[in-house]
Amino acid sequence: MIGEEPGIMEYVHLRGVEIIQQIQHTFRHHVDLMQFLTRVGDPRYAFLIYFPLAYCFHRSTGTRVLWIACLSEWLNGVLKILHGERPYWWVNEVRLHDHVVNVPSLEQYSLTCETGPGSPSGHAMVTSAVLYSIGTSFIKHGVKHTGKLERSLVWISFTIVLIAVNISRLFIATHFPHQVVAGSITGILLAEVVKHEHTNHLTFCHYIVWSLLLVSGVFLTYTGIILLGLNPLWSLDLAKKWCARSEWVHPDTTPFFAFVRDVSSLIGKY
Ligand SMILES: O=P(O)(O)OC[C@H]1O[C@@H](O)[C@H](O)[C@@H](O)[C@@H]1O
Repeated sequence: MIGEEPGIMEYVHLRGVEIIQQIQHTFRHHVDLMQFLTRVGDPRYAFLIYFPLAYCFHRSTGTRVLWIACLSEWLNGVLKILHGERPYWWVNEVRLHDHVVNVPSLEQYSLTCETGPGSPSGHAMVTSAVLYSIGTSFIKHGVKHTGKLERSLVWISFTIVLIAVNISRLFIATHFPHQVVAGSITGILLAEVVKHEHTNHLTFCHYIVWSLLLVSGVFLTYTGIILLGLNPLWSLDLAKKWCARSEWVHPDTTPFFAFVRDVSSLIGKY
């Protein structure tokens, strides 16, 4: 993969690694905080925590959070299956195969060794989509007369959390900067598209049809990759090869595992 990349991507990756190294140096005394922030943005918590919480407070917001979490992670998985290096393995691969010696070394942590491809960032995408959706909902239904101050507070909080999650992903060297930016923007765009409250009027049939569509999309992508003669699990091999500790490689971080969880949550919700 590395050898086939155009020069521009190598340049982007090299500049990205320098930024990551700087972030690792700046926050070197805050490893626990960084790992906590990366957990805050983990898409699995959109299903385990944010959806049920939002559902308790406001049914239609909760339902929309579930749909947005599911659609954004599905889109993220399909977008990323084919490509996307991760810094923690890229620095080693580029040294080994391209003999580039001036690549900075990166620290690894217990949450670094994600096994799926890196582009775009799923944490950034699901966090931005879910929080944007909760934010717009709060402005609409949260308090009786939402003024300028409340709206500003909502969007300032949204921005702070999103930036913090993105920095934590860079700090643990699991994403390049352009991947978290791409994920954040795509998440917001998706939340804008699913902003209207159509999800409240969906019937059991809709849930089944959508779940089948999502599963078919994954199946077609997976089959397409194999037909193209590529290995759909190429990133898992790289994760196993370059992760500093084998116990840090968790197969439940693959896009395929996430698809199963997302679609089952959707059907289970009904
Ligand atoms: O692209 P990212 O941010 O590394 O996220 C990939 C995966 O990271 C895993 O940790 C999550 O459990 C998955 O739900 C997610 O899809």
